[in-house]
Amino acid sequence: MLNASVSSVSSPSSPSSEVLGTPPSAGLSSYGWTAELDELFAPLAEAGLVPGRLARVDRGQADVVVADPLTGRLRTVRADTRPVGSAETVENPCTGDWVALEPTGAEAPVATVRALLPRATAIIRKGAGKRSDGQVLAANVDTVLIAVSLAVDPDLGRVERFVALAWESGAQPLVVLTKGDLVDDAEFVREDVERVAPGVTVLVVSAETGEGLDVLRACLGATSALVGQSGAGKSTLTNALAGTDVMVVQGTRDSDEKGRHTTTTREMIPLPQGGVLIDTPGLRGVGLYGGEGLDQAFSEIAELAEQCRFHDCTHQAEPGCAVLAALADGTLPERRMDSYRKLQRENEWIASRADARLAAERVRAWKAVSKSARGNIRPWSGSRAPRN
Ligand SMILES: Nc1nc2c(ncn2[C@@H]2O[C@H](COP(=O)(O)OP(=O)(O)OP(=O)(O)O)[C@@H](O)[C@H]2O)c(=O)[nH]1
Ligand SMILES: [Zn+2]
Repeated sequence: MLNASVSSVSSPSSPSSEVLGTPPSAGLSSYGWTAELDELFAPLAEAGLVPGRLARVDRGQADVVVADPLTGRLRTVRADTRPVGSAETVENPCTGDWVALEPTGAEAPVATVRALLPRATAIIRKGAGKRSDGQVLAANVDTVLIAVSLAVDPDLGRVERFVALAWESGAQPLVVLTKGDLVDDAEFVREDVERVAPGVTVLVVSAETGEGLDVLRACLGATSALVGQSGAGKSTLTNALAGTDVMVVQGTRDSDEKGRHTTTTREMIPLPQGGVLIDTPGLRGVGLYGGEGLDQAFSEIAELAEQCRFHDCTHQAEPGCAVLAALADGTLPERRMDSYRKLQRENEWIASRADARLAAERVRAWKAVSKSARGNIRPWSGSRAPRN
């Protein structure tokens, strides 16, 4: 549950962006808007559409952060997302998506999302049940923060799963061990976790004492997303990073780590140092939705496999298998290999799903909208600042 007021997002950007005549998108740079996006958006801007970022989506409606055309100051508007809805669940609008918005005017009192920009990254997990649909947790994320509570012994298999999910998104994973104030041996646990997350920074923090928060802040990309189990301390950490109580935190029974589902919708929170943080609801489990992230999450196994005698070695019983040799001499722990195989098996049945196909579809749809924007969408006649 959130208590953040979505109707007033204060801009963390510098006052210089509030000069008259600033391009309408300029104020969005603190939300991660880039020169590349500006270029991509140009034809739509010409057609009178304005760029915005989805802060929250629910049932056909979204809160969209837009920059005021005159001052560049950010504000949140409510918009209809139905025109960009899709039969493919992963293609549906989601928190973090950049959109082209038809602003409200005399004829249309509610803003309308006309197009979704192609995503740079997306955190996708396998949907619930037997269906192979994916569920998008957040889009255009640079850093995936995996919150793991130190209140109980970390489940390394679960950490590996989240790390694979994060790599798969295209963003940089970072493991955040929360509630550091509750344990004395945080450093030992940190080293254990580090061993199962090659190439990933593992930090110990405490929202209670403030430990580790400065280091964490320094590691954040323009857009960060927090994922993790319910009760891992995501909302508390969000509040600590935001420097204000933007999320409601409810008491949890730490003994069994079940917590309660306190976060029911995702929300994008602007951070004081610039950039945004997306809090996602607590996940009981995450099914992977793709394969490439796995080899990054288990990079040492992928490296060993390159030294196997046969290129197509399955690491079962082949002679000259470097993976089996590492298992035999103990340099590769059995637990780690079992974990890798388990996740690999899980991924296999979704193998035919093509990320590339979906991404290409989105780019195609985007081009179609851009094209029609050039011809059909009449410029918005509202009080738009002249573009320079
Ligand atoms: N001692 C201590 N407790 C913490 C810390 N961070 C969070 N907690 C407690 O852990 C419990 C769960 O925290 P939340 O922030 O609600 O966890 P969450 O991950 O957002 O949970 P969901 O919203 O269900 O996903 C609360 O009772 C917090 O007070 C910390 O740094 N130290
Ligand atoms: Zn092998």
